[in-house]
Amino acid sequence: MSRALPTRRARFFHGKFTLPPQSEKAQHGHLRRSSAMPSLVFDLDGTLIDSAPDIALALNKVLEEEGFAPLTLAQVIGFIGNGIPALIGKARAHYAISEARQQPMLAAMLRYYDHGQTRLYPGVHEALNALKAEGYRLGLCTNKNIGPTHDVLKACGLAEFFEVVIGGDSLSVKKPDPAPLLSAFDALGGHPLLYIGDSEVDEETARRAGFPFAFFTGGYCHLPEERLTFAVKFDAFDALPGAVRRLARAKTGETPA
Ligand SMILES: O=C(O)COP(=O)(O)O
Ligand SMILES: [Mg+2]
Repeated sequence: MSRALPTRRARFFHGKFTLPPQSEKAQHGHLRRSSAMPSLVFDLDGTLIDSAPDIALALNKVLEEEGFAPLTLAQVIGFIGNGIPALIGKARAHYAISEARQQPMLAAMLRYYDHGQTRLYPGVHEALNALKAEGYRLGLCTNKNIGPTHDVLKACGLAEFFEVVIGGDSLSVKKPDPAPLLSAFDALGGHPLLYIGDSEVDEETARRAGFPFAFFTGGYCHLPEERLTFAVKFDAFDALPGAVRRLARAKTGETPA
């Protein structure tokens, strides 16, 4: 499936950084372009941050209050990907907890969820720095609720990288519906180049939105990689900037400066 690239529109979010002037980019050996720069959108949980320990901590507090035994980290990882309400739904299904408990459990989960044990995957900060310095426009599209998303981005020192942040409750639909990703790229402007994520949810979202997918293998995917379609696969963030540059050149016919 292909989709016409959205034209640059008035941005909904004003970036905190400006792109370097064209001459400066050329001078520093980055992409030489006369048109808008390529844009990249990232997933959050399991892609930029290893957040499962904190998600497990909060969920197990909720379960304890409901009178149920804690789940293992691996079980919780199995429930991550479709957002916090879905995580609660999967935990309820596991213990056959009544649907009537969904809202109280969700409210408690959002109260308990914190980021004390959450860590960036190695090389994330450096990779985002490199891409930003080269003028790529960066956005984020996660199924995590927007409130905790902003909190964790700040706590991990990532907030300033992203011009656009779409959370699981920013729109009326979540990934794998393509709308959140389409809206992230649309708000970013530039030429959509890649959606970078860790799971089958992200892969389906990119496919349905018509954008190439970069698969980070170190996160919380629940399918074997043979079942996924991707333009790029990487297992460590130090490999990402190079892969992005190669794809940008291949797509735009750019030559390195
Ligand atoms: O909240 C989740 O379940 C997953 O969040 P993600 O979209 O950032 O991977
Ligand atoms: Mg993810």
